[in-house]
Amino acid sequence: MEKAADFTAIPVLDLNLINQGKEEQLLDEMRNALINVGFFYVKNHGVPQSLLDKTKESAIKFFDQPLEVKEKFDKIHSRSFYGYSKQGFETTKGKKDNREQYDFGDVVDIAPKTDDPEYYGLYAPFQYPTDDVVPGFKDTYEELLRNYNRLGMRLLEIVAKSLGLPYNVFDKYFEKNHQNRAKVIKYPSVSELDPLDGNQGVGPHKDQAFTLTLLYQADFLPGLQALNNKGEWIDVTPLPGTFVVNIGTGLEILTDGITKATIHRVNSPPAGMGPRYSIPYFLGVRLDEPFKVLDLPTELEYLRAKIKRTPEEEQFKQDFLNRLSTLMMENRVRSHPDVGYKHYPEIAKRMGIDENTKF
Ligand SMILES: O=C(O)CCC(=O)C(=O)O
Ligand SMILES: [Fe+2]
Repeated sequence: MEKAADFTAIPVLDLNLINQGKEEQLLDEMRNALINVGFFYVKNHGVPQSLLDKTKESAIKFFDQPLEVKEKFDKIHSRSFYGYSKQGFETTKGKKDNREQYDFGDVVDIAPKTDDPEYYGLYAPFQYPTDDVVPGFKDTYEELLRNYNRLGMRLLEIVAKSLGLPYNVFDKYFEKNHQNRAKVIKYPSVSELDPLDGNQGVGPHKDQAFTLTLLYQADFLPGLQALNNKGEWIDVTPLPGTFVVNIGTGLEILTDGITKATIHRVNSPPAGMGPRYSIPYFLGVRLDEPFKVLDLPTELEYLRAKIKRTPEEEQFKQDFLNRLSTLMMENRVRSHPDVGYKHYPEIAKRMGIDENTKF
């Protein structure tokens, strides 16, 4: 897919414009961010700073525990791929990502039964760090999820209107059987890393199959960067009182490539600066229905003419529209082959993961 335009800064969208009677301005700014950048900051988002401070405090308390305590909550115990991943366990395109993380997701009212399709395992109940390890962790993070969810839905309404679509056009993607995934991440600074580890916090990637990612950068540290069309990395410097929002390939596909899923990465914090913490929330869509690309207004047709997809991107689009549940399951197994092999041996085997695979 064609890359985003040559932006040199990330726009800031102020949700207060609506109360000030300046909704049109907000919609124009949103449309520009969606089409030309793929990233924006959102301010006056309504999520209390005191809650965000508590999430950071709890994250520090958890990540500061000895490894043997953290490993009690390892993902390997979870059919839904939620839980702890230790530092350096994941890679992006074969290169080590220097981060540790805890994956968690929206509270849902689905208890997978034996006769449910296998992907229902992705909704299986999971374990948060217990109160004896970090008091209040679960309550704090569930409160954050509710806030993220409310804001995400509000942003999708603004996205829809900015593209000239009915405000509720995305509702059908969320009706039921839906759970958004999130994680809290610690990126150690390079002084805490082995020199051979390099300084990749997470390598260049798009947020696959999601619509929007909402991201809280909990420290005023550099690291997050977005790639523009000229191949320049543009800093997404933390701004007080904002979240960063970026577009995932799911929204790119639903809008037939008119909105941009921009490649981004995180560099490890420089020596002596201490660790960086962040909390992304990945707004997905329900997994149980085939989708169609949205009918977009004719004024946006000219943008569609520019779309070029590689064969892999075209295949991904077909999978997203026709077999999303399988795609999501395979994505999880690919990211965490040890968990996949333990809980879904047949799927793992189909993907070339077996008893000989080194995890
Ligand atoms: O930690 C960040 O700032 C970004 C993380 C990210 O891009 C991801 O996990 O997909
Ligand atoms: Fe990302």
